[in-house]
This record gives sequence, structure tokens and C-alpha cells, in this order.
Amino acid sequence: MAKRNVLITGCSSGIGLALAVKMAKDEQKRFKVYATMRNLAKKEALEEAAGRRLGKTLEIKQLDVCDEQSIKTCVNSIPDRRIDVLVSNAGMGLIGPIECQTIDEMKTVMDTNFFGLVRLLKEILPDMKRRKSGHIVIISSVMGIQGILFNDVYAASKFAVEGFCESLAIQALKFKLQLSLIEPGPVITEFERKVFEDGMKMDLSAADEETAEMFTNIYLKNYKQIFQSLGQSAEDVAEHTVKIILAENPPFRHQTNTLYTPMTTLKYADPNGDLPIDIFYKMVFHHDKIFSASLNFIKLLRWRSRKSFDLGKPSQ
Ligand SMILES: NC(=O)C1=CN([C@@H]2O[C@H](COP(=O)(O)OP(=O)(O)OC[C@H]3O[C@@H](n4cnc5c(N)ncnc54)[C@H](OP(=O)(O)O)[C@@H]3O)[C@@H](O)[C@H]2O)C=CC1
Ligand SMILES: CC1=C(/C=C/C(C)=C/C=C/C(C)=C/C=O)C(C)(C)CCC1
Repeated sequence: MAKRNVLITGCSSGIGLALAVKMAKDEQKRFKVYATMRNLAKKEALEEAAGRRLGKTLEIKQLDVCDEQSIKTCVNSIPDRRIDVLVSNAGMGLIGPIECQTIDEMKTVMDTNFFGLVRLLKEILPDMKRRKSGHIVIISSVMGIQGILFNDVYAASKFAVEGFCESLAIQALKFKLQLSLIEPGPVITEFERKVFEDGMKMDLSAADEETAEMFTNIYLKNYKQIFQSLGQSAEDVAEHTVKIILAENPPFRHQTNTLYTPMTTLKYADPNGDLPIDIFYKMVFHHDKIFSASLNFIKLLRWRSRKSFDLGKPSQ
């Protein structure tokens, strides 16, 4: 069977890098991966991880999702412009009180996370429609279905992605195209590091004292702990994504983190929408100690199960 051409955006680190490498190393050699990044000066980590697959099942190309010409040049460089699987992964985070963020910073998030996807599809969708085949896979987020304290603009960008895709999926079906949203919870990548560092450096002088205190002493204080107890690895998310790409009937939505699903389920449990807001409020402001203790407990359980798994592994 012919290899499927896969184009992935944002492969300099994190989920994009892990997915590109995993697909390029597929034992059955089912994929030819075009791993793209906006800044080729950052290609070393991917080159190293790809090893001998580089130049064979994996090629690295420049692509900036905020630059239409760069998308066009990249797609034109692929034989017959044939992309069987598009993975829209490039993205960025933004946390903090909106009083302390500029409209330009917010626009960059929307431009990358939402218009980045739109630009890709304007270039790639017409070819897929003509061929009546293709799978569009979008790395969305649990924040594409549920907002989180101090993630207002990031959540808005992922909600935009989800609304856009829900509309497009109906048309896609007519052209026999598949569309899947991957919704990870916290993932330990550069994203987490950058967002935390920017949050720590943030000038909070434009916010009132209570808001600044909430951001620093509640959100930032718990941030690392949340990632340590609930966080997945990029490889884990890549594994979920490959399963969706290989599925005969891929679902429209797929959450990758079972530890996080109790949170997102609240959304569907109350049509008024009050339940998740109420529960998040109570978790943050009334039961913060219980919340923190539960996170520690989850961390301990995961550490223990990983340890026994490691002990059970045959020695190399
Ligand atoms: N980490 C998390 O907790 C979660 C992440 N996600 C989503 O996963 C996706 C990948 O993030 P993750 O791997 O975690 O983070 P990383 O920061 O490790 O990776 C993000 C990638 O996107 C690239 N990127 C940013 N802007 C552009 C652009 N304009 N054009 C092309 N590439 C760009 C980055 O490139 P560069 O190195 O040049 O900045 C980098 O390669 C994002 O869409 C994110 O929203 C979803 C749920 C949770
Ligand atoms: C679980 C939880 C919280 C934090 C969740 C976080 C921080 C999720 C991060 C998700 C990411 C980074 C997704 C990326 O797309 C709160 C609001 C502190 C309290 C209520 C329960």
C-alpha cells in the first residue's frame, strides 16, 4: 500500500516533534512525514530524534502558520501537493489577568491558534476535496470545550478552533473527508515552561490587588503541581493521535487524558452551564487544600504504578 503523506506543523518541540518521530518510525512504514517548523534553526532536536529516518520517512520543512506564503511554498514543495493527513499542531499559550495583557498579545494567540488552522485549510482543503480523501487532525485542548481560570484568551482561541471544525465537519463529510479534534489536558512540554515563565514575569500592576494575588498565590502556585499530577507526556499524546489517524472510523473528538475527563464531563452534565463554574470555583476558593491533597494523591498513585511497571519490565 502507498505511504500516506502526513504534514505536521510545529515540530520544533513537544507534541509535534514526538508525533513526527513516532510516525516516521512506524514499523510498517505507512507514513511519509513532512515535519514542519517556523524556525529551521531549531531543527536539531528533531533531527536527533529522527535518527536514520531523516531524509527517508521524515523530511523537515519550513512553515509558519502565520505566514500564507510560507504555507504555500511548503505545500508546493510536496510531490503533487498531496497531503493525506494534515496535523494542525502549532500553537501557543497565554495566561494571566486580561488587564495585564495587550490586545496585540491576544491577537498573536488568535492568529497562531485559530487563523493558523484557517490559513492551512485554505491552502490544503481544496486539494483534499478534489481528491475526495484526506484526514484533518487538529491538536485542540480540553480548553476547547471548557474554560479555565486565567486562560481566557487561550481558551477562546481553542473554542474558535472547535466551533470552526464543528461547522466544517459537516461539509467535510460530503467530500468523504475526516476531521478529528485531539483534546489533551495538561502536557509537559515547552508550552508549559514558556507559559509559566511568562506568568512569573508578568507585570501585574494593571490588575487590582485581589486579582494579582489570585493569579500569583492560587493559579501560579498550583500550576506546577497540576502538571506534575495530571500531566501527560508529549509521547503519550502522540500515541493517542496515531491511534486516531489509523482508526477506520476516527471520532470527531478525542480526549487523551482520562484523569482529566471528570472535569470535562461536568460540561455535559448541566445544560445551564453552572455546574463546572460552581465546582471549579469551590475547588479553587473553598476546597483548595482538599484539591491540592487530591493532586498529591494522584501523583503518588501514578508514581507507584510507574515504578511497579518499571520493576515488572524485563531487564534490557
Ligand atoms: N502543553 C499543553 O499542556 C497542551 C498543549 N496543547 C496544544 O498542543 C499543541 C502543541 O503544543 P506543545 O507541544 O505542548 O508546545 P510546544 O511549545 O512544545 O510546541 C509548540 C510548537 O508550535 C510552534 N509554533 C508556534 N507558533 C508557530 C507558528 N506561527 N508557526 C509554526 N509553528 C509555530 C512552536 O515553534 P517555536 O519553537 O518556533 O516556538 C513549537 O514547535 C498546541 O496547539 C497547544 O495549544 C493542548 C493541550 C495541552
Ligand atoms: C484542573 C483544575 C484547574 C487547572 C487546570 C489546568 C491548569 C489545566 C491546564 C490545561 C492546559 C494547559 C491545556 C492546554 O491546552 C484549576 C482551574 C486550577 C482548578 C480547577 C481544576
